[in-house]
Amino acid sequence: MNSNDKHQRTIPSMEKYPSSGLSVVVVGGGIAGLGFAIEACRKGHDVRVLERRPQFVELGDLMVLQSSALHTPKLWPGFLEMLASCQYNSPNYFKKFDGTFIGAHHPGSDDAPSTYVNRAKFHGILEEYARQQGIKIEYSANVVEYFETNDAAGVKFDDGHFQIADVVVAADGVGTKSWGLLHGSKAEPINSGFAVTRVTFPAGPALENPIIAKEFEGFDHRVSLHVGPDSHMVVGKTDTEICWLLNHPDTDGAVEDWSYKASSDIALPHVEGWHPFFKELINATPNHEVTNWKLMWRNAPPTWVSPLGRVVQIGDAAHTFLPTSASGATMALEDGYSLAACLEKGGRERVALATRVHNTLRYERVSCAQRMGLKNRENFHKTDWDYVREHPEVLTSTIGLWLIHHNPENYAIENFESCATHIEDGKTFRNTNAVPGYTWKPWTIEQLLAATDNGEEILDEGDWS
Ligand SMILES: Cc1cc2nc3c(=O)[nH]c(=O)nc-3n(C[C@H](O)[C@H](O)[C@H](O)COP(=O)(O)OP(=O)(O)OC[C@H]3O[C@@H](n4cnc5c(N)ncnc54)[C@H](O)[C@@H]3O)c2cc1C
Repeated sequence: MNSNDKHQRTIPSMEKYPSSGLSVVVVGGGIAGLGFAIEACRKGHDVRVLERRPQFVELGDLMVLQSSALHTPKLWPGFLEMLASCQYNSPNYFKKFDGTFIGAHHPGSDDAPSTYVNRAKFHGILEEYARQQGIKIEYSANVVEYFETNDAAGVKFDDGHFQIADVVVAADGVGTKSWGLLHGSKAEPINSGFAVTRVTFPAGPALENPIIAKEFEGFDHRVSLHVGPDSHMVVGKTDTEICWLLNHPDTDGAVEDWSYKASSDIALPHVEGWHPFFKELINATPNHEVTNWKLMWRNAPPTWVSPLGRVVQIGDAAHTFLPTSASGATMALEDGYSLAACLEKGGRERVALATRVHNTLRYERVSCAQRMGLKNRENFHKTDWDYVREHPEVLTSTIGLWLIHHNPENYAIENFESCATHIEDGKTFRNTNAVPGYTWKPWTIEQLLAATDNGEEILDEGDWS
């Protein structure tokens, strides 16, 4: 998508629910904030977005949107056509680091196949779609504090002024300023010990290299995952761009900042002994410049809602993921659809109840997706190749059907009243949107990391496949 396309494109208006009378301020115009804002607008809420950046910028590389995040956008006219412009149209090809082919997998459900997208362009599409629906997005709006009363919530900006609404949605990512109000203080992030080195660049010049050209021979679009000892690399190619993301032990002082740049040379030692393609690909990186993102883990507190129920966290502000969950953007979007639906069901009279219902409906599912990410990382980095030869699905089918076959908007609508009764009257309510047969129990990242450090396999009851 280029800026000319944006000017030429006419986007139909969404058919909206009657006005709910609820004013909603969203802090953060990332994937969670914009996804929620569009759906909240459709659900009849009066929504505006506050974004810290001075203007919209397209940043980021390849990421996956699972099926569960793609049902509600079918109700946004014209959106899926726009989405097509940023998709990598490919199954996921799995290979061993030496180039041996393991298998191919078409992710997702038939009615809404999962898809790989360019994050920068997808973000641009959300922003354009939101603006075209009349949603106000205010830039240079740096929120420093959240507050609430029984009847309203608000935010304070760095220049000292305030903004008030019926509900405030904290979608301000890993550095959210809502922790003070929700939890008193912010939990220290835990170092996962890994980093992701990532970059996207034009395909043309790189394809002049015969080793790179050979690897992509016959493919207009391709997404592939290459598994090696302690590291794995995702490579994406479209007609116009190539993207690589190397997940590796952090030996080079990565920083948890999407604008932190490093030399692509730091990736080379991690692909020593791999097929020659990887070295050529890394060396083809323009200016040898990459993002080196430190992978931090945060225990997600079960409570994403402020004491009086008027401020609610979504997306990375509430929970973060390892990339091997392949669920960060998916869960952020799911949160948005669920919250918009709960606020619509609750209406002006039951705002605090609605945010708590949303939290209750979502927490166990999100927690399972986080846990799955660590299991996958262990699978990728400590691979038993003899076993994989007989059972390639241990690498190719790592995202559970429980995660894929879910419609978070419908789930919220269908379960709102019984969950509300559970919260108000203590009547039994059990979620059915997480791992079948697994009874959720509290766990911490420290416990899981200690277990894996001791060489223990993380074995859970239930069907995680
Ligand atoms: C620049 C960038 C690049 C990324 N690239 C990738 C990628 O390549 N692959 C991938 O898998 N994931 C990437 N991510 C992360 C991914 O988008 C998220 O993990 C996931 O989509 C959840 O989205 P989110 O909206 O919760 O968080 P984010 O996408 O991080 O969005 C949070 C938003 O809140 C804004 N914000 C933060 N603090 C404030 C404040 N105080 N006041 C107002 N606004 C604030 C931020 O500027 C940002 O726009 C990237 C995130 C960012 C910000």
